[in-house]
Parts: sequence; structure tokens; C-alpha cells
Amino acid sequence: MKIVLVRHGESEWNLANRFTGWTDVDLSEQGVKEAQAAGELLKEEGYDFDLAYTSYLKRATKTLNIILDIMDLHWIPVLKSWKLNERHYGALQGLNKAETAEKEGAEQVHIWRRSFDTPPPALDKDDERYPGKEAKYKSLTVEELPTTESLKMTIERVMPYWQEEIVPQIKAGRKIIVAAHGNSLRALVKHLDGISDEEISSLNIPTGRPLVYEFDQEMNVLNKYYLGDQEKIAQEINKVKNQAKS
Ligand SMILES: O=C(O)[C@@H](CO)OP(=O)(O)O
Repeated sequence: MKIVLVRHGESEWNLANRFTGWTDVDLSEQGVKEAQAAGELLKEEGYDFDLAYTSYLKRATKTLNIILDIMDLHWIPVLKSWKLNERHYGALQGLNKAETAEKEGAEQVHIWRRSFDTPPPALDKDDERYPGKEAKYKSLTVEELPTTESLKMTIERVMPYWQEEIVPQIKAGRKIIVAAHGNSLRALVKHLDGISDEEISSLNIPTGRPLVYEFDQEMNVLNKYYLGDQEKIAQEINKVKNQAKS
């Protein structure tokens, strides 16, 4: 049993180095190319899917659509959930990461970006960025609508979705791809790899690179690997890590 996880291709705000979270920004030109390259690679390597999952955010849905287009898999069901959305970045959404580090200190920004349980400053509910103002979140309860999220809080919505929706489909033999986000995937990888709350701060996920997990019948991880040029992937991981450096 196998699954392919992919973080969306580079977004306009990855390019501008801004905290993004639930802001629904588009892919950059480079991001479109990354998604195309991911689709080509998956096709070349003989991957096939019969079910896909993604978030409510267009940088992930478009990445998935591009991949499925290249693989000629338009027919497969695509299930979308806000539970796979990026971690909500609270009042940091829209701010430049390097400028914020200059202002608030690199250590503080590292804590907001990568600590396990310290959320960024919260939004007010009357802030125009509050997700309760968006039609796509109208089915969420007030308790479900975030004003900020730590990784821990992200895990609390991603993992039930994984356990209840995705795992039964993997066990039923479906061939699945999940297109999601840096931190919603960090939440999942933390669980799959058994990474501690401390160690998770050093895990970074590059854009547009297919990440394969192989499981035994009990969902124990047998193997994991990124598809593609391993040296380039290592450089891209490092680039994500260093985004708050000017
Ligand atoms: O801005 C964000 O929403 C995320 C992903 O792009 O950033 P970071 O890697 O800093 O958590």
C-alpha cells in the first residue's frame, strides 16, 4: 500500500516571501512549472491514481489539477476538505517573513514558524482576513474557524481527517494522491515518521515534489522517499528553512 503526498507548487506569496496560511493565493509561473514537472515525473515513473484529496485553497487544487491533467486522470474523484488547508497563520498572514524577523527577531519568527505549540498572534474576528467572512467556510462552526493555529492545532484537524477519511481508502486498496500544504503535510509526516514535538521544528517540505509513503497492512511505514533529483530537493528544503533570513 502506497500514498503520494505533494505540497503545492510555488505560490505568489512563496515568491514574495509572505506568510500565507489560509490566504487563497494563486500559483506563481514557477509553481505551475513545478506542478507540471511533478505530473510528468509521476507519469514517467508509472504512478496511477484512482482517488485524490486536496484542500479548499487554489494553490493546492490547481497543483492537483495540473498533475491529473498531465496524467490524463480527469475522471478520478477529488475530495476537498478545509481540514487539509495550510496552518492558519493568524495576524502574520500577508507579512514578509524576512522583514518580520528583522522587526521581531529571528528567534521569535522561528518559534512562530516551527515551534510545535506556540501559535502566531491571533486575528480579531472582525479582521477582513477572518475565514468566517468567506463563503467557502460557511459550513464551519465558530469553534472550527481558526483565528490562528500552531502546528499542534493543525494536527488536531488534519489527523482525524487522515484516520477517518483517507486511511480506510488506502486499506481498501485505492491509489491515492494528496495535494496539500507545507504545514498540513508536516502535521501528517510528524505522525507517519513518529517525529517528536521538538524534532519536528527542523522538518521542512519543498514545493511541488512528490513524497511517497509505502505501508504494510497495519499502516506501518515501510519506506518513504521523494521522487526527483535528490540534490536539488535537499537545496529546496534548505531554502524553505531559510525563508526568514534576509
Ligand atoms: O506561509 C505559509 O503559510 C507557510 C507555507 O508557505 O510558511 P512557513 O513555511 O513559513 O510555515
